[in-house]
Amino acid sequence: MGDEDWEAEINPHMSSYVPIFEKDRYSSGENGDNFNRTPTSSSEMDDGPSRRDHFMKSGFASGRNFGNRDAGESNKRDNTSTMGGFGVGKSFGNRGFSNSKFEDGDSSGFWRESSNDCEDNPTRNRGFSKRGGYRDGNNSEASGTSRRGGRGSFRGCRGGFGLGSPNNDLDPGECMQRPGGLFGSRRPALSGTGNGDTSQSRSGSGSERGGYKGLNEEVITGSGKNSWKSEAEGGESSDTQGPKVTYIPPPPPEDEDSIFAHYQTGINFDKYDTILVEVSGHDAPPAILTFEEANLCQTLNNNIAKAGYTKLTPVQKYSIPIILAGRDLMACAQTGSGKTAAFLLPILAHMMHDGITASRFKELQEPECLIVAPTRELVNQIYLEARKFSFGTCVRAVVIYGGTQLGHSIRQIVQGCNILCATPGRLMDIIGKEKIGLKQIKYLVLDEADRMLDMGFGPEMKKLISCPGMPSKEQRQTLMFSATFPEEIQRLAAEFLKSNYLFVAVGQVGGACRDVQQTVLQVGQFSKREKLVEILRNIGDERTMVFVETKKKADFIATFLCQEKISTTSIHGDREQREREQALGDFRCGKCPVLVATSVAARGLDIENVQHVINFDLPSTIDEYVHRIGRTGRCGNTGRAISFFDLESDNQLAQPLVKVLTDAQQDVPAWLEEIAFSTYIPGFSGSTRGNVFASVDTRKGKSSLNTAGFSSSQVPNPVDDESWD
Ligand SMILES: Nc1ncnc2c1ncn2[C@@H]1O[C@H](COP(=O)(O)OP(=O)(O)OP(=O)(O)O)[C@@H](O)[C@H]1O
Repeated sequence: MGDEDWEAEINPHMSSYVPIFEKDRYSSGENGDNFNRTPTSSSEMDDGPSRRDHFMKSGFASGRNFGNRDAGESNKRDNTSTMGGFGVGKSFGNRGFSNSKFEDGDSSGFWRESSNDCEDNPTRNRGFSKRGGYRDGNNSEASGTSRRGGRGSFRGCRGGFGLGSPNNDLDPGECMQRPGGLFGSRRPALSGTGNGDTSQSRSGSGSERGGYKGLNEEVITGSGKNSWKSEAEGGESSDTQGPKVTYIPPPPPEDEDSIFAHYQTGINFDKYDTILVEVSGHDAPPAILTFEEANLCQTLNNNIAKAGYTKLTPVQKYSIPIILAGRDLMACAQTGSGKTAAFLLPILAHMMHDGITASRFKELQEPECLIVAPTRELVNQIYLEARKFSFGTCVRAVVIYGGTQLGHSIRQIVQGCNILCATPGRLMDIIGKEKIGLKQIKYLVLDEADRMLDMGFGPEMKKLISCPGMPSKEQRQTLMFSATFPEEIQRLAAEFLKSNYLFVAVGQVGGACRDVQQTVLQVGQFSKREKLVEILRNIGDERTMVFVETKKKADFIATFLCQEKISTTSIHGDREQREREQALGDFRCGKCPVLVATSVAARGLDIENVQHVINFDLPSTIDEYVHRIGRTGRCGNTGRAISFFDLESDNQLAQPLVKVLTDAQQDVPAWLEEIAFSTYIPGFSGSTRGNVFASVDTRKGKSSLNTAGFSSSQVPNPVDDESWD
């Protein structure tokens, strides 16, 4: 099938039946691509309506000509559409301006571009846009010129952090101001549009789009996928290069109910108690069994209660006393098992105990605690947790991240800052601007620590710890948390930690959460979309994250799903920060139950009720797989993960995948096992069944049983970069 055929296939010929999607209808048969295709009754077909209704309500119904909305209509910006993940009032297609440019385009551009196409490549600004737009979501309209509607627009429901904030209400006429941007991200730079945010677009510049750059959260320049460049060095929001990023994220809600909003622990929460925990290193303090034993101050206890926490998770039982004892820590625990509170609570307890000085306005702030994480959405989430647990205290948490106005970050900081949650790029920028001094840092936390220390962020983290003023490792407490901890990274981490650090392994390092039911289906590249639609139709309105390999594919698949009338939004590094936050908000609030994402959303995000994760494309490393599927099955809730295994491209993942499935007591398809046995991967030992701690503290000597170690030895490749970018 040629590239063009992909394009033609954007309207797959969906079968007239809806297959039943049930666990027991999978099998691990030869081909693995074995969804039961039993034709359903018409009532089963009507099952889709929840989605369809949703769709209709959202103003996406046929009859509403999205492709040809006039500017006036766009300007009304009604909030009815749930397609808003693709930009508030933005079009999907050629958006009315520069029509000829788009219409003349070759619509197969998307597939022709290489997946590791660098951001600066101007052709990328065109590829997707050239496809033309949707007219009304009617399949028959979606090919050839008929798809080239005018100002087609999937209109966005509001969302993001701080729903309802004035900042969420975009200027009237935003649609007008964003005519060029498919998903709002790749529009040509417009001048004088009046909306400051528009200037975020920097056509042809490596710093455009306010998105993730390369592997990391911030700016990658030139050819080096790991050549991170801080904003201070002329990156994203440098004052010296290009138009400024002007997006100011809406403030999160201030009311107590919102601050303490939480979801319920699941039926398997108590099963956490049965997970084996190993602590290595000398003189580890004993674990605590209850929050009371932590002897926290009353305010903290109140906040813990208001957050709905009644019982400690294993990582909290072990980590809290270790941190309270002042020890450095590397902790590895399964996704969704409460690592954030495991470091925040004891740090706050220390701060309260030491008598923190109330924040006050100062040009140079010197926080006591610095928390660094790889993605903007994740640092924001950590910040919200810090704000929750410090509620009613004089501890002030601040969050700063790229893709937002630098001045806004500075304003947040100068008002006072005890706990700073930051992405590396923005952090280095602010340090460079002398708004943050590091002298008072007592706690340095690397969340998703393996990511923070790998080739992408490692150099920056090294820079950070050698910044003037940063206390030496002997003088500060350094804490590292992740669900995966490859051995190589553990060794690198030693440079950041005191030699007597403690290592906590809850269950298997790098193991998948057992509350996630994992299914691997053999699906070839050209059948994936059909299979995806089939699955999503059966899932109905349950929240689902679909992971794909590249940013462009995220756009493509999201567009395709919208066209299939499946309410979808997307998040990836080419989207502007405003759009990313809106997409996440739309997904969180259920307005768009499907979120198509690159690996940028694989780690840390804690979204209520994500019931399914679909790996449309498998990642290149098993650690990445573990993080991705960990977006579901959190905090004792159950979830399901379905992965499309393509024999053409995924064989190298077969061995570690079999191990992860086996360790998590999942069914392993026979065909997958066969591939695993027939695929030789140097350095990988698959004979790990039954081993409880597949990876251990590297100070104990090299373990050959390390799934995480397997993956980590593979340096991220350019395709990974694309995903993170
Ligand atoms: N002791 C607890 N009781 C109830 N809920 C908890 C407890 N600890 C954490 N949670 C909740 O569990 C969810 C997952 O926590 P968190 O995001 O910290 O997981 P994590 O281990 O960091 O996951 P990941 O590896 O994906 O980053 C959050 O909603 C959090 O509020």
